[in-house]
Amino acid sequence: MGAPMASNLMKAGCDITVWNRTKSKCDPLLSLGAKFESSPARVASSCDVTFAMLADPESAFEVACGANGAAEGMAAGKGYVDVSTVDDATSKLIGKRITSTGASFLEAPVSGSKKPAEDGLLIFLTAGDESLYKRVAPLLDVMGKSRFYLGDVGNGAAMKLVVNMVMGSMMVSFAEGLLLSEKVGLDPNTVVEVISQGAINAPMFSLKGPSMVKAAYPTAFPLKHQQKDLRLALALAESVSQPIPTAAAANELYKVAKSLGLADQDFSAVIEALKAEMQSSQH
Ligand SMILES: NC(=O)C1=CN([C@@H]2O[C@H](COP(=O)(O)OP(=O)(O)OC[C@H]3O[C@@H](n4cnc5c(N)ncnc54)[C@H](OP(=O)(O)O)[C@@H]3O)[C@@H](O)[C@H]2O)C=CC1
Ligand SMILES: O=CCCC(=O)O
Repeated sequence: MGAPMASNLMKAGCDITVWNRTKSKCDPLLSLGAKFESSPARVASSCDVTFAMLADPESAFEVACGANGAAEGMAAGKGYVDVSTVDDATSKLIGKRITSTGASFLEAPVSGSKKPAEDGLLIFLTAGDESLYKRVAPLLDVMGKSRFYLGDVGNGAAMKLVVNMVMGSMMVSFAEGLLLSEKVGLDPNTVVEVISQGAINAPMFSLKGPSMVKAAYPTAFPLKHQQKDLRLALALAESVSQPIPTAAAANELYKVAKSLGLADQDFSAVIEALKAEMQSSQH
């Protein structure tokens, strides 16, 4: 996600400096003219605004607050925008460390996957420093089609987890429908078409349904990240004593899919976990 977002900023004329743990993944950006720095701290000290796009709470914290992390290069007047999907507690910890340097902090997780990232059509769910939000709004508009400012740090993270909780459960329900249709002798491709014309139409079904029917799962949103988001949504729900039984059941299936070696496939591969459960219930 970080690479296409940075690429769009470059195409819009921004002067970009990048860092990634695996340096070779920066090569396409370097060939477009981006500069490379050897640590998040050095990126932060050489840039006015630093965007971070990391896998999970642990890596987002490490890159912001660990040794040679971005916080070490932060100072008054600079801004740090974390666009990773993390929980509200981690976001608050990162925000506290960044603002202790005098810099400003904005959390801004995104809705929208690989293709919207490439096309500059992401949806930003921001919270934190409002003046930094206004300052980076033109950059968000290069990378996205809309942006929400949701108030205090934690609200952007929570909004993102709610949206992905719904998405993860929807995908499981869709997978169940495809398999059930096949079992009763229907063509699952027709199910995809019927759904696409009715009230439960969602781009996700039309986009992923045809390849799911062929048992192909080209990665847009890695399954391991969908399971991470369900895990974080469950913790969020527990923190306010809110039951989310459907999401809890969906989470179990993503965990099974991970154990089947599907962590890096698209999250639509969760259908394979259902197939595995079907097989084991037949024995
Ligand atoms: N893919 C999607 O459709 C969407 C993803 N998201 C969220 O965006 C974030 C990134 O997703 P995506 O780009 O798909 O994920 P990837 O798994 O492709 O990329 C994860 C990034 O995090 C880095 N990373 C992981 N662990 C560490 C670590 N310990 N220290 C330093 N860097 C680390 C990776 O570095 P390295 O290259 O070295 O492995 C890589 O740059 C996630 O939070 C995800 O939930 C949000 C919306 C859509
Ligand atoms: O976090 C990933 C979201 C994927 C999407 O919104 O399509």
